[in-house]
Amino acid sequence: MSFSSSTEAKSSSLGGRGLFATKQFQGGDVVVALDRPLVAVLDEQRVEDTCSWCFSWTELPVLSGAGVNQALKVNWCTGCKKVKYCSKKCQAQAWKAGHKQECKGLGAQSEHIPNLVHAAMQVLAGLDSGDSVYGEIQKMETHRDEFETLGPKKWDAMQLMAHTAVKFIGQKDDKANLDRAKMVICALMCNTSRLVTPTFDPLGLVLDPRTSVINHSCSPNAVVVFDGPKISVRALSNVPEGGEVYISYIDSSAPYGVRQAELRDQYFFICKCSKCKLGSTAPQDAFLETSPEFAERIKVIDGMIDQITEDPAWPRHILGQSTDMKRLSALQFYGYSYLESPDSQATGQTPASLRKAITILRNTGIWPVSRAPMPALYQQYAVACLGAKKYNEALVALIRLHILIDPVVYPQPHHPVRVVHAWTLATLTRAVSSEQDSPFCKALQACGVDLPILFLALLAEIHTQVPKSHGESSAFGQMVKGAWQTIMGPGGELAEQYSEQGVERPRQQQMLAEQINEMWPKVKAFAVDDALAAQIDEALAG
Ligand SMILES: C[S@@+](CC[C@H](N)C(=O)[O-])C[C@H]1O[C@@H](n2cnc3c(N)ncnc32)[C@H](O)[C@@H]1O
Repeated sequence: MSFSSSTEAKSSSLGGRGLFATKQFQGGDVVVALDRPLVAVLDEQRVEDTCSWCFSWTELPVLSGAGVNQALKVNWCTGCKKVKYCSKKCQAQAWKAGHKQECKGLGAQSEHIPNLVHAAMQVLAGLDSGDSVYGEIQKMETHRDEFETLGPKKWDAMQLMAHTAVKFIGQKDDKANLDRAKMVICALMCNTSRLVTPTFDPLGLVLDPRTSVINHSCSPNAVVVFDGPKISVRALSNVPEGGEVYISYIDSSAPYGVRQAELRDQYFFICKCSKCKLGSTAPQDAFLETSPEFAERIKVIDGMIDQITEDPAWPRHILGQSTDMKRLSALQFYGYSYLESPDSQATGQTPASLRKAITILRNTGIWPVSRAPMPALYQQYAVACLGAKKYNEALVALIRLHILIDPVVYPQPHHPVRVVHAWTLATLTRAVSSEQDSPFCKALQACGVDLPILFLALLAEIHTQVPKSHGESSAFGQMVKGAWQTIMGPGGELAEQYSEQGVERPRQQQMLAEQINEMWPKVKAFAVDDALAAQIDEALAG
């Protein structure tokens, strides 16, 4: 089966089907491009402020932006009052594509319909329409037998969802329809992915056979990027002609045991990718050399170990049976318990609690900043700080993320997540640098971190990478281009600033490059040096 002119879906050595390249792709090339996924539903939190057809989001998340159009108004579908659209055009397209089949059923419900049920309604309506792309969904892995063996509680809940979808879409609840709906629910459970903005803010869930056919690897060679309703799968590294395309279904920076458990529990397979073949000896699972104080430092966890080992998620964290390894396992579990995940016992997402988790792991003296769960803790800490308007703290965390973590977790400089993190850092750097005389800016300056130059360095980096990460014509690409022209373009802010200092245009670019080259080593030193960070912490506390 050919899904595009340069790929084909065929049998994979991993079992089932996979997507294969029929020509060679280089890092940054578009492997698959879709104008819109076949099935897409918004999260309950996004229904009121997002167009259900083009996914234009009208709320501005902190420091994000691409795909957000605050000037836009979204209005309820007058029929069901369950979905909103930003224009008559979007409404008409949605109606034609399938909303006409679901509108009555959605409208009859007083509450928000769970995403999976709503998505199943769209698939069932699509299957009835006879459109051959929907037919492809019936070829997907469903793991129905495995779902049935998960126990009556889980399977009963899935059967109930199937039954509800059949009822809400107005089909007869006979055995044939119910069986088909159960297949659809199973397919959705192990094939949907998150619908996100170009800057990875969550919006809902999607299913499309043309992307769901892609198998998983913990060292993926491709990544999925959204641009409003458009989806592209972009190569991260070289994919040879005939080679299989892999994306990562999970956080592939997680330790071996956590990755294996997630893939087994959610997707029913044992991952045998190149990284998993190394087991827990892979570099990302390693700790730093122990120091003489190490044994004392990791005793902090002792009081909590008994409580932790009662948790069903404990086995995936076990790193070894010696006392020290048991303590490290418990610390890993403890760090994870601070992250948002369905099976974590989230103990809070405030900047203070996340910071505490980071500090405890860091104080072991052997926990690399790029070893899980540190990267996720840093990301969530930065997000929590931004939400709490603690911009200076967020800036320090994002500098560490940019310098120490992202190059390890996302090795390709054009990895879209890495580029988006850089964009967030750049935007924040510019905002914070507007208060040059604040004690925080002065403390950073004393460490050699010149915020206006840092901003320009990041903007230059993002501008170079965006054609490969998101594409120049995408909303994110256009936003970056706009910023670049306003600041770096002829007659832009920078040119004006240099002209005021008497520096002529030919020398301006060279001068900027020199300033950037001089600054980077200082920013790197700042990011690695805990003493400098402590100095900043003091300034922040003051
Ligand atoms: C989104 S689908 C991918 C397409 C699937 N192979 C098919 O034929 O429909 C996810 C399912 O594919 C299989 N799969 C994906 N990646 C795999 C891997 N690395 N090793 C083994 N099975 C994998 C698992 O059965 C998983 O539940």
